[in-house]
Amino acid sequence: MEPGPPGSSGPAEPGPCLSAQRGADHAASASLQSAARTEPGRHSLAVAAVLPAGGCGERMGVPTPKQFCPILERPLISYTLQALERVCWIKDIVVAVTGENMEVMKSIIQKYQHERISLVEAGVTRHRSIFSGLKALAEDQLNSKLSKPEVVIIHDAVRPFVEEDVLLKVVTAAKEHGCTDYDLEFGTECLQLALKYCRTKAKLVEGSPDLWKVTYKRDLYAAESIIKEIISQEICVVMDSKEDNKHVGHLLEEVLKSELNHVKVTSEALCHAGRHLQQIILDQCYNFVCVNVMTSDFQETQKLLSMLEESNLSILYPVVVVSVHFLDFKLVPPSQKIENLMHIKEFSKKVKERNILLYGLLISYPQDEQKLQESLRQGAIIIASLVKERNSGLIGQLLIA
Ligand SMILES: Nc1ccn([C@@H]2O[C@H](COP(=O)(O)OP(=O)(O)OP(=O)(O)O)[C@@H](O)[C@H]2O)c(=O)n1
Ligand SMILES: O=P(O)(O)OC[C@@H](O)[C@@H](O)[C@@H](O)CO
Repeated sequence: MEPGPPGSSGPAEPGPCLSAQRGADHAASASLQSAARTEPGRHSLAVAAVLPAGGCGERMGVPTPKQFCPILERPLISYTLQALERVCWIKDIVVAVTGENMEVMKSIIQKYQHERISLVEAGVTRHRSIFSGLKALAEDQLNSKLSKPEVVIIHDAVRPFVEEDVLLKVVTAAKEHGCTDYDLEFGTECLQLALKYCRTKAKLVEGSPDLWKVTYKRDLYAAESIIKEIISQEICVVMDSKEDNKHVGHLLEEVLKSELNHVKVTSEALCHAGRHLQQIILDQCYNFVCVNVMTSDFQETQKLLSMLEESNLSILYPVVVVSVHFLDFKLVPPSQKIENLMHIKEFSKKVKERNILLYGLLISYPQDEQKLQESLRQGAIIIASLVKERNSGLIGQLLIA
């Protein structure tokens, strides 16, 4: 946390906001927003953030600077930007990147539709990069779109899991508190510099375990696992309104519920212009199972894919769609249907371009109730692993339960 430049003006409130949110974090963020709403004695405050992102990530040991390393095919820095962007009371986000990475950064901002971002040239050390960001916020340029803040949050571009509550605590403390000897004794080098050169007092605020920094290669794997877990919390079973489909769809829903204890499993019909389904997509469910009974065509799955493509849900995270086909292998030998099902390869290639991972799953649909339960269980296990792993190498494959 650093002091903002003098002469700040213009209201920006840490607190309630109604802007649309993207990402899997909307529920947590909504509760934080309501906490902020009820917080007593809150002041209007102009807040900006500076993200130092000019390092080369030597300890990571790969040629790409770690802030640009992909996690689920999206650069790490985009997750950090998303985390700050969803905090609507942060008015401007200034990112310091090296000249050679300026174009890469611009294309990331464009591709992932980041907003309120300004770029400045990084310096040779982290502190110089931060200084460069602060200067941009302090400058009085006629055509500058940046407004002068009272408080500036300094946040490493390689700490992707920062939450709104800790930012609110830090900003509030920066506004309200001075510094104690204790804070300085146990503070970081940033605090000491702030006191030494700006005579600005600092206050330490307890962070959360999520604030860790991606430093080594193993941290990238950890970050990927955390992100996968966040987006695998809900699966929606989609079926059409035919009685047989609904019956089998609900059976699958029940088995998924019992196999996946911590996952919310919902079901929705694909008919009636799919109003409820639209809502589920808007609420950022990233996993769908499309139920087809005794058919090997993809009409229903294609309807679902079109809805997903129109929604832009997959801009930030890969969306998993499993096209499930229940076939009675005794009545209909799989070979008869397989030719049609092979089209899944083409569909999956096409939708992969939109970050949708499409898989096929054949579930045996025997007359015997007990055998059906067993194949449903097998199917649920496969679905669970597809959702959990999000393996793009397996798209377009027909798996058999
Ligand atoms: N000249 C620099 C050096 C670092 N940073 C940024 O400061 C943050 C924290 O620094 P650190 O983890 O040390 O990053 P690197 O310097 O890239 O890593 P390493 O020390 O392993 O080279 C990172 O977001 C990094 O991009 C920066 O903006 N400008
Ligand atoms: O180089 P290290 O990984 O030890 O730590 C870097 C941190 O000190 C730095 O990123 C700031 O957060 C601290 O003010």
